[in-house]
Amino acid sequence: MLQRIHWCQCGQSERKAALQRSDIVTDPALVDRVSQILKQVKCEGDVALRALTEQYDGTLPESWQYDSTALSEAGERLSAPLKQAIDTAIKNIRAFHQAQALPPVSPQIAPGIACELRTEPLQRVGLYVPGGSAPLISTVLMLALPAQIAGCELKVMVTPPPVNDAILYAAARCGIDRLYAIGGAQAIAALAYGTEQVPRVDKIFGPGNRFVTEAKRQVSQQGIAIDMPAGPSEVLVIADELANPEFVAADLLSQAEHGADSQAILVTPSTDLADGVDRALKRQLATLPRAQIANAALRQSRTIVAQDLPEAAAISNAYAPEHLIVQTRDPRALLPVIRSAGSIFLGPWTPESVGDYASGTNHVLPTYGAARTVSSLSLADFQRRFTVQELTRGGLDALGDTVITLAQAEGLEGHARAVALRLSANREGSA
Ligand SMILES: NC(=O)c1ccc[n+]([C@@H]2O[C@H](COP(=O)([O-])OP(=O)(O)OC[C@H]3O[C@@H](n4cnc5c(N)ncnc54)[C@H](O)[C@@H]3O)[C@@H](O)[C@H]2O)c1
Ligand SMILES: N[C@H](CO)Cc1c[nH]c[nH+]1
Ligand SMILES: [Zn+2]
Repeated sequence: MLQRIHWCQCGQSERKAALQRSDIVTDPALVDRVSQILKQVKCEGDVALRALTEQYDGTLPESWQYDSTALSEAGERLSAPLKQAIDTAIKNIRAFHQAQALPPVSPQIAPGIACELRTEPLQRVGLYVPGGSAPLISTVLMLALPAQIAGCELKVMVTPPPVNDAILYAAARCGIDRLYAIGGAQAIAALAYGTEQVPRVDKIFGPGNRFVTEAKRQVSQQGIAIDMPAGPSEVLVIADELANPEFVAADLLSQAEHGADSQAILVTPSTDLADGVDRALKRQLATLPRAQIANAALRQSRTIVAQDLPEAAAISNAYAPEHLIVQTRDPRALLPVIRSAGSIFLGPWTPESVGDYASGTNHVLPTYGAARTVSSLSLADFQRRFTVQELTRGGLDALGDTVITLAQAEGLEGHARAVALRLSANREGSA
């Protein structure tokens, strides 16, 4: 079912190929198309938004803008169980993100020297919620809740039309100020440059397909802040012979069903487990509504047979998956050697789906191997940190000579003088 690779039999180039995923930056047609869309929106504003929406998403609805009053009305049309599920997810995600608020940092450095690290919310944030192949209600929560907890003044959400009531309800519950029914690269352009109707924002957040992710990459080179490259979903499962093949197959399929460009990788030292997972995949695919999409994703997925679990961990580190699931005898034992993964799910009772929806962690995660250096979305992404300091006369008197010595060692006499003249004034004053 999954293409199988035996790691120990592979040369350097085969190993590299086994861990390859599609890369947006290496597709010149994508780069060109997105660049044209950005230019079109920059020059023509809302006229371009209407034309591009018609081209890619169908007609732009008459009411493509929702203010907070329009958002709050959507709840009346939603079923009670769905509202309840959204509310439970909100409670857990809010709890995890509220706990990330840092206490003020103001250590006593030395007598008369006060240094502080302060944070303040970003003011205007743009939040992209994917909607091309499935309306990602959960992404509304993952973006809007940390923005709300941080205290961002203006929270603008965009998502492709048609926008369903659950998205609107979730947006209202998380304090979204305005929502626009636009998607793709054109929505990113609207947030980056502003149009007659859509306000320009300071930073753009959110996952999306290759068009969205490439648009974020391009606007980030034009001075607009973005969160991270959060493209097509990826999962890597490390499993040993004790893992339940049905669970492993279900976890692989849960990410494969996101899109034909998703990737699901199994790394295992057990060929018996790999055989069992293949059989389970076949069985489960037969009844999966999105089997066609999942099948396409599985065609660019694989099983890698490793010698042992340390080698499996090393393979995972080299791939740097968005999601890593560990289903082994002692999953926590592997944690210290995991170097790069966006989010880690330990044990048989932690399907990746719980993190996607409701356990509390954020599902906006780095893809394309960016997990090597980029973190999962958190409260800090919606804040700006800055330092404050104040020295007393005595504090400067004590530190001044150190600064003068260092400044002169760098050949920066101006810096040294800014201190020296105060020391003289201070010492003359006290003489
Ligand atoms: N990494 C993460 O944190 C994370 C989280 C959630 C979802 N995702 C991923 O987000 C993606 C969502 O993708 P999606 O397609 O469902 O929704 P999307 O909203 O990202 O993209 C849909 C938009 O793409 C544009 N588009 C489609 N075809 C186009 C074309 N040929 N030319 C120009 N523009 C075009 C359209 O304007 C459409 O509105 C999935 O791959 C999913 O795996 C990732
Ligand atoms: N797995 C996705 C992140 O790659 C997030 C998601 C939303 N809904 C379902 N799944
Ligand atoms: Zn998912």
